[in-house]
Amino acid sequence: MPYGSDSIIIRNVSKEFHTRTGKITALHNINLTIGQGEFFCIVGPSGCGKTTLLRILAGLETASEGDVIVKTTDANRPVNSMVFQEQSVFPWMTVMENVSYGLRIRGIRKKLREEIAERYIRMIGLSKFAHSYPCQLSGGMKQRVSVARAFANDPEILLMDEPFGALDEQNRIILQQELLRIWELTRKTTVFITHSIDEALCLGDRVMVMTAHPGAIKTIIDVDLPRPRDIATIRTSTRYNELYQTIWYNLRDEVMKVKAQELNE
Ligand SMILES: Nc1ncnc2c1ncn2[C@@H]1O[C@H](COP(=O)(O)OP(=O)(O)OP(=O)(O)O)[C@@H](O)[C@H]1O
Repeated sequence: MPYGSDSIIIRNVSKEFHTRTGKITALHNINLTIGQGEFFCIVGPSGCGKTTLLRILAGLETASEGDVIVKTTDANRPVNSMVFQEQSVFPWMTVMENVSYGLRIRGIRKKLREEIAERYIRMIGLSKFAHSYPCQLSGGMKQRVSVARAFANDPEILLMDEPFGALDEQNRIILQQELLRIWELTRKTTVFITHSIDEALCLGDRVMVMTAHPGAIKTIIDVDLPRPRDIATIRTSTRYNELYQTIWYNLRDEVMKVKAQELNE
């Protein structure tokens, strides 16, 4: 794999939530190292703790046990940027203002932040809409703005929680290809949650399959498909189909466990 030293180290991480109805173990003893510049995908049945793990990486949630280290290379850069499934753009800001928001917060002067934002707006194909407001954009275009903003922030790591989950198929493919292109240029360490095995294979260097509740690591699969990847052609390769089956067999067992649990409740 082309990535270098470690970027994220997750050691013995467990997470329990205490609710009125009792204790929920969301994560159980996660041990994982993600390399600098790696594109790391996470799949798992619903409720297995994917979002909880991402929120711990983002510092939005604390682990009940264990620790997480995100290595930093520059004290002036934000540690992480997160892209959610729901579009999280500010409706009162233009595309340019949205994309450059993080840079403004960091005190970067206007000319430079507009130059940086312009570059990412061009990469996502929205130059004509740089001065439009989100209400003038489609759902897919708004999600593009979220992706551009995350990259423009130039964080140490990018955290993406099903960013294309709400999009129609055409928009999803276009955005996956755009994400791949930007990521190829920046090689930013990325942790990406998805429900789609196909998406994980098209994008990832490795795919982690999580067990059903409580979430633990079931297996981690190396995606040895060549880069740069073209989403349309990668799916036709024999290796893609082999990897797809391996991931699906691992995932299917876990999904069946969730179904069995639901029937017993
Ligand atoms: N703030 C919270 N308080 C109590 N329980 C929580 C909280 N957040 C998550 N959980 C529980 O922790 C478990 C893991 O939730 P999480 O959202 O991380 O799963 P997920 O794999 O991301 O699910 P999905 O694929 O459906 O988005 C679930 O049982 C969920 O109900």
